[in-house]
Parts: sequence; structure tokens; C-alpha cells
Amino acid sequence: MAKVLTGAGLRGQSAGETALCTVGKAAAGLTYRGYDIDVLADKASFEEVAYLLLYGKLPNVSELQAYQQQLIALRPLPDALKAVLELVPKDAHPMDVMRTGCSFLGNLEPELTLAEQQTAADRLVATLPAMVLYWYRFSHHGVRIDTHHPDIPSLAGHFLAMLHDEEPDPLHVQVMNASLILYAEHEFNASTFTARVCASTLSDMHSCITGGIGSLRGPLHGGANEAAMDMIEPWKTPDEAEAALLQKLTNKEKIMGFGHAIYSERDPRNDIIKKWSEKLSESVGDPYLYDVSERCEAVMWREKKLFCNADFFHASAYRFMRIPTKLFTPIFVCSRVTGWAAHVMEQRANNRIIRPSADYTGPDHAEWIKLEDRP
Ligand SMILES: CC(=O)SCCNC(=O)CCNC(=O)[C@H](O)C(C)(C)COP(=O)(O)OP(=O)(O)OC[C@H]1O[C@@H](n2cnc3c(N)ncnc32)[C@H](O)[C@@H]1OP(=O)(O)O
Ligand SMILES: O=C([O-])CC(=O)C(=O)O
Repeated sequence: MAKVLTGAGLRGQSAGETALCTVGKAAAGLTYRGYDIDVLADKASFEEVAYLLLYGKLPNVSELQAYQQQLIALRPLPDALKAVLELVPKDAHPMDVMRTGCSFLGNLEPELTLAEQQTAADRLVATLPAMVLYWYRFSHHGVRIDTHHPDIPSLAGHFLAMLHDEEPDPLHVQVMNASLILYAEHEFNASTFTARVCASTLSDMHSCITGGIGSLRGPLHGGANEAAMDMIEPWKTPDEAEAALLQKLTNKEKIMGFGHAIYSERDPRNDIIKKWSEKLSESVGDPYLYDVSERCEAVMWREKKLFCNADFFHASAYRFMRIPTKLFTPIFVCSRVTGWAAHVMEQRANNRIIRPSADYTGPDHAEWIKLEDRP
């Protein structure tokens, strides 16, 4: 039988089944449980999408109200977790803070039985924003914030209120809501696959999500929104951006926020977040950042036929909402935890340990050499 070549990065290989999401149908589509991303980002709240992913259907009015109340009730952090967060230094990366916070919560509130998986997932959805912002405000501003805010129903508004210590601007809440929906789920991407591999060993929810956070952190995955901001921030005009970008391409550098492993024509999330970024840029009177971003998009398409992925215009959108760059990827976590947890549950429901094989490339046989005789 002919040998099947897997190629690097398992590209194009099916690694299992899912009923949660389709990515890249007709080269560019994205659906969550059959619902088109354009419709969800336009009409749904993030809480509705979280419920859709975690409970398998869109909630009705009373289910949504009950779910929102449940998430609000789950927001306060245990004192022991706050004490740990206060120990993490100011210059730590917030993704590392979230990794630690998630793992530590697993010590305080372990998921001991399968019956507890839904509660463990909801608790993480409710507390991950609180964890990162409790640490951020304590380490950067010396304040111990109240993370409960029962008066603010949405996770989008809650995040912004904890960050800025003010009533969130309704436009910003709308954009954050859309952003959280766009980032919620994406089939077998690297971080979700990490979570599923962990789940396949019958490990606990906190270990699966902690692993997901670690995989999302890298700049080839979720870390690209932060890396894209770091790249474009110094460019003050579109012409400056174009010259610098061309130089990077000549140097064969990877341009963060562009390209995708599955989409071949466009990332549908980009169209949505780009529109919001433009609207925000008008609302804040941005002198150049949106134009710089648009020029990058045009140059990358012209030179390399590479399109913006979900991360690129998230950078400017978040900047217009005064979100510090290092908190960009943590927002991705606050959203993607829904997708990760839904995948963990799906994996557990029909589990077989995930254990692919490797093509061996080492020596056929190695002769043992005594320690003292080795060169
Ligand atoms: C939410 C998310 O996680 S979306 C992804 C976020 N990540 C980034 O934005 C990081 C930048 N992008 C990349 O590194 C890649 O496009 C990835 C990781 C997203 C996908 O990687 P792959 O599937 O291996 O890319 P692909 O096979 O399509 O690459 C084809 C060619 O385009 C090049 N290419 C792909 N993306 C880029 C890029 N952003 N900048 C420059 N060149 C690129 C590759 O180097 C490769 O060139 P080669 O054939 O000369 O080696
Ligand atoms: O699907 C991927 O490989 C990366 C991605 O866009 C995501 O996880 O949102």
C-alpha cells in the first residue's frame, strides 16, 4: 500500500469529528452549530453564543436570563486566588497570569465528576476576565477591584468596566460583544486541539483549559493580535507602513495578523471586525492607525495574496477602546474558553485517547558506548 504523506503540521488531515463548528467551507465560511458567523455577530449577545456552544442550542428568553444571572453570580473570585494573583509581578505577561489563575482555580474548585463539567466551564467563563483584570489593576494601579458588578449584565461591559473603572461606552460594549463572538470557536485550531488531546486522557477541565491558554499564547495563533499591534504601532503614515512592510517581506519575515491554515480566500471574521475598527476610528478621531492598517492589508494582498485573519483589525479596534496591547490575547481567552470547554465535553462524550503516530527519522541502530569512552 502506498505510504500516506501527512506533511508538516497535519495540514489537511481530519483528526476527528465535531458538531460545533465549520471553518473554511467554500474557502471562506464560518458557522457555530450551523449558525453563520455574520448572523451571530450581528444579532446575538456573547452570552447567547456561549450558551449555544456549551448547552447545544440557542437559549430562549428565560434560559438566557437565567444564564446571564448565573454568570454574574459566578464572577467573584475566591480570596485565595486573589492572594495568588497579588503575588504575580507587574511585568508578567497577562497570558501567564491567566494560565496560573485557571490552574489555581482547579485546586480550589476541582472538577471531580463529569456532572460538574458544565459548572466548571461556566465558572471559568465568568472568572477568567475577573482574574486577569484583578491582577492587572492591582499590579498596575495598586487597587483591589470588586469583580462582581451585578449591575453590568454582559461580559463585554464587565470587562471594560473592570479595566477602565468607568461606565463603559455603549459602542465599545457593542464592539467587545462582537469581538467575543468572533473569537469564541474555531474547530480544531491549535489551542482547541490541545484542550481536546488533554481531555482525551480523561483529565480535568482546568487542565484542558490551562493547556489551551498555553497554546493560544504563541504569536502564530492568538498572540498574533498583540504582535500585529506591536508591528503597526510605530508606523505613523500609510506610506511609512508600506515601506516598512515591503522591507519585512524582503527580509522574509512573517507578518503577524495575515494568512491562515484553513481559509484560502478570506477570513470572514476580518470583514466584521474591520468594519467595527473603522467605526471606532471615526468615533475617536483617529489620525492614522486605521489608514495604516488598511494600507497593510492592501500591500499584503498585492504582494503576497495574503489576507488579514481575525487578529489584524482586532489590534486597532482594541487600541481605539484604550485596551493595553498585552491584554489583547487575554480577551481572546475570555471568549475561546467557551469553544475549548464545549470541545472538551464533546471529546468526553465519545472518547478515545488521541494518539497519532510519527514517522521515525532517527538512526536505525545505535551502539551503546560506555560513559567514560564517549567523545
Ligand atoms: C486566530 C488565529 O490564530 S489566526 C492565525 C494568527 N497567526 C498569525 O497571524 C501569524 C502569521 N501567519 C502565519 O504564520 C501563518 O499564515 C499561519 C500560522 C496562520 C498559517 O500557517 P501555514 O498554514 O503554515 O501557512 P501557509 O502554508 O498558508 O503558508 C504558505 C506560504 O505563505 C507564507 N506565509 C503565510 N503567512 C504569512 C505571513 N503572515 N507573512 C509572511 N508570509 C506568510 C508562508 O511562509 C509560506 O511560504 P513558503 O511557501 O515560501 O514557505
Ligand atoms: O483556526 C486556526 O487555525 C486559528 C484561528 O483562526 C482560530 O483559532 O481562531
